[in-house]
Amino acid sequence: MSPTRKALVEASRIVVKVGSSSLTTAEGGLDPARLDYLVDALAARRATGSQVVLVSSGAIAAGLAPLGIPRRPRDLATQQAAASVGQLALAHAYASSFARYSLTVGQVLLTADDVVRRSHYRNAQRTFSKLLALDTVPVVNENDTVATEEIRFGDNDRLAALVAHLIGADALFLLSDVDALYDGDPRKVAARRIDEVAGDSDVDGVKAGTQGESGLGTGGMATKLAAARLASSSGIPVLLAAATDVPQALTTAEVGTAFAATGTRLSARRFWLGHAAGAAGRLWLDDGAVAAVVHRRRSLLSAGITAVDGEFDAGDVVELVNLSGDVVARGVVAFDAVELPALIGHSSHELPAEQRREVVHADDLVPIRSF
Ligand SMILES: Nc1ncnc2c1ncn2[C@@H]1O[C@H](COP(=O)(O)OP(=O)(O)O)[C@@H](O)[C@H]1O
Ligand SMILES: N[C@@H](CCC(=O)OP(=O)(O)O)C(=O)O
Repeated sequence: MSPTRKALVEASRIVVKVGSSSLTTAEGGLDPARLDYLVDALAARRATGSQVVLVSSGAIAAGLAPLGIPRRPRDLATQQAAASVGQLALAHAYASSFARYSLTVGQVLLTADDVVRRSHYRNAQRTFSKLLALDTVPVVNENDTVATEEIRFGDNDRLAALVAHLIGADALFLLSDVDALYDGDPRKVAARRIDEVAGDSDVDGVKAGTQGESGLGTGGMATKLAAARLASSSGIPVLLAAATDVPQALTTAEVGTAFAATGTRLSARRFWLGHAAGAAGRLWLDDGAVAAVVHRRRSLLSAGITAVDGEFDAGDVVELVNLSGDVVARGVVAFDAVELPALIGHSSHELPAEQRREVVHADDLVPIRSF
C-alpha cells in the first residue's frame, strides 16, 4: 500500500464530501438508498474510532421535486428557495439514516463570511470541536438560502478543503460520480486514469471539465482538482473516488486517485490568511520585491511597491501581485489605502521615522500559488 493510501486509512479525523449527483435518483430527487449506502460506510469508519465530518451537497437538488421544478434553476432566488426546502429534507434524511447506528448528526451551514472573517473562523472552529467532542457527526453545507452571489463559496469541493483545514483533519475524501481523476473527461474522450498524484507535475496536463454530466452539481472535476490540490499542498492527503466505492474508499483506500500531502500543514491563521480571508485591496510589486517576499520570505517594504488598488485600512488583508497581475502572496497590510501611495517607491531611510516600518511584515505574509 502506498504511504498516501496508508495515511488515508489511518487518519483519525476525516472530512468526506459528497456531491449532488451521488445522492439523487435519475429523476433528480433525493435517493434514500444511496444516502443509506453512504451512511453505512461512514458509520463503519466511525466504528473504527475515526471522527467523521460530512460535507454534503444536494440541498438544491432535493428541493426541486417538492417544488415541482423540473431541473436545476439558473436564477439565484429559485436556487435559494429550492435549497431552503431541500436542506430540511437532506438534514432529516441524514438524521434518520445515522439514527440506524445510534449516531447523532449536527447541521452546520456556512457562508464564505464564516471563514473570511478571522473572528468567525475561530467561532466555526470552536463549534466543530465541540460537536466532535460530543461524538456527533457534523453535516456541513453552504448556507445557500442566505448566500448571495458575492458571499458564496460557490462549490462544496472548496468548502470541504477549507473545512478539512479548519478542523485539523488528517484526510479528505472527495466522492463523486466518477471513479478517479483522468487526464481528460472520461465521458468524452479516451482518457488515462491517474492513480497517484505525488505533486503538481502529475496533474500538469490534466483537462478537468467544469460542469458535470448530471446537471445537478456545480463544479465538475475542475473544482475537485483545485480542492484536492489546496488540501494536499497544505499537508492533508486526499482521496478522490466514486461514491459507489465509498466502502472501499473508507476502509482500504485502494480505489480512486490518491493525492499525497505535499506542503507542510500551515497554522490555522496562515491557512486562513492564504486561502480563505477576503482581500480588501491589491499591492503591485516589482520583480525584486516578488523575489524577496516569495522566495526569501522577507517583509514587504515600500520601495518594492509600484501601485496600490482598493480601499483598505491598516490591519486588512490584501493581495500582493506581480507586474503581470498574478497573485503571489497575501498578507496583513500595516498602512491604510490613503497613507500608502505617498510612500511607495521610497526606501525606508527616505521616510519619516513614524512611517519607517514594513508595509506587510513577514509574519503576516503567506506566499501562494494559484489553484
Ligand atoms: N479530468 C477528469 N477526470 C474525471 N472526471 C472528469 C474530468 N473532467 C471532467 N470530468 C467529469 O466531472 C464529473 C464530476 O463532476 P460533478 O458532476 O460536478 O460531480 P459532483 O456532483 O460529484 O460534485 C464526472 O462525471 C466527469 O464526467
Ligand atoms: N450547496 C449546494 C451544492 C453546491 C455544490 O458544490 O454541488 P456539487 O457540485 O454537487 O458538490 C447544494 O446543497 O445544493
